[in-house]
Amino acid sequence: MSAIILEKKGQQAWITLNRPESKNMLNGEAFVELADAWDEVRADDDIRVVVLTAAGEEDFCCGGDLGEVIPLWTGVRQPQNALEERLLADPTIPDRIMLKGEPLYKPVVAAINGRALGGGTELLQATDIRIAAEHAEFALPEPKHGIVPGAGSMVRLTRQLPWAHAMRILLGGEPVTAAEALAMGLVSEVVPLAELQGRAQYYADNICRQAPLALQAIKRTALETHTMPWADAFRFEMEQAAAVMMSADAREGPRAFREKRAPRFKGS
Ligand SMILES: C/C=C/C(=O)SCCNC(=O)CCNC(=O)[C@H](O)C(C)(C)COP(=O)(O)OP(=O)(O)OC[C@H]1O[C@@H](n2cnc3c(N)ncnc32)[C@H](O)[C@@H]1OP(=O)(O)O
Repeated sequence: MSAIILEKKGQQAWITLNRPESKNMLNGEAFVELADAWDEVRADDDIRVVVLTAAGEEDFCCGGDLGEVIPLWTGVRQPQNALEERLLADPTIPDRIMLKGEPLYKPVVAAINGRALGGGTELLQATDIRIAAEHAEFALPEPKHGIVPGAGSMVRLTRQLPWAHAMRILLGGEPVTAAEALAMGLVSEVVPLAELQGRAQYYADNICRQAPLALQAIKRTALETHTMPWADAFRFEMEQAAAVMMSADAREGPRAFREKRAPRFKGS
């Protein structure tokens, strides 16, 4: 069975971490398959939104596999199969699974069904709307294992959270609860586990009703202007706005409003 499942449902792609018996830890197979899954949804023009979730009811992702992947990178372990060989041979894979190398401007909804530790908490920082089950926990325990959360968190977390919250997670090592994560702004919403998939579906459906070029321009502008000087940032924003204004969807939206009907956005 695959470590990662990619299902396309109309305009939605659902990516599921699928090693629940191993706490959805990222082994070599999961790294390679997840990198490929992100590339596939980026390239597929029919896909407007991605939902990232995990199998089982206990763990979203307990991080990189400390018995397999980390020893591979520290040279303690030799690759055992073709996917591990590919992981070692291709240094872009760790960046690609965290959407660091090439960003994904399509909106990503995370449905966090349990513990998100190490790489699990790193992964969710690459997503946009984050819904957590009530029992979810979040931590970056890497320094306890002699390593750093270098899959994005040392850069992303202080940009996404106020300093003291980010540093509690980066330097604390201990898990924060879903309620604490909500109060910090690490997640968007906390729901009972039974409502998690439905809530993710709600957000994905809502995104699909909106103009895709507009949403991608919004996400791209938010991501890329984050550290720009104001003048450059506003210039970038205006370029994005102008490009969207030239689209057929920007004509369809006001026309549908006038005609009191749902817009039919084509992404062009
Ligand atoms: C690039 C990315 C880097 C990273 O992500 S670094 C890794 C970050 N993740 C962690 O540090 C999590 C480490 N694991 C734990 O803290 C605990 O485990 C849990 C809180 C997840 C679960 O605790 P409990 O319910 O008491 O179970 P248990 O007996 O500790 O674990 C069951 C089995 O799962 C293995 N395991 C758990 N996490 C990992 C991991 N990340 N890599 C490799 N194995 C892991 C354990 O060793 C053990 O195995 P056995 O039953 O054979 O002793």
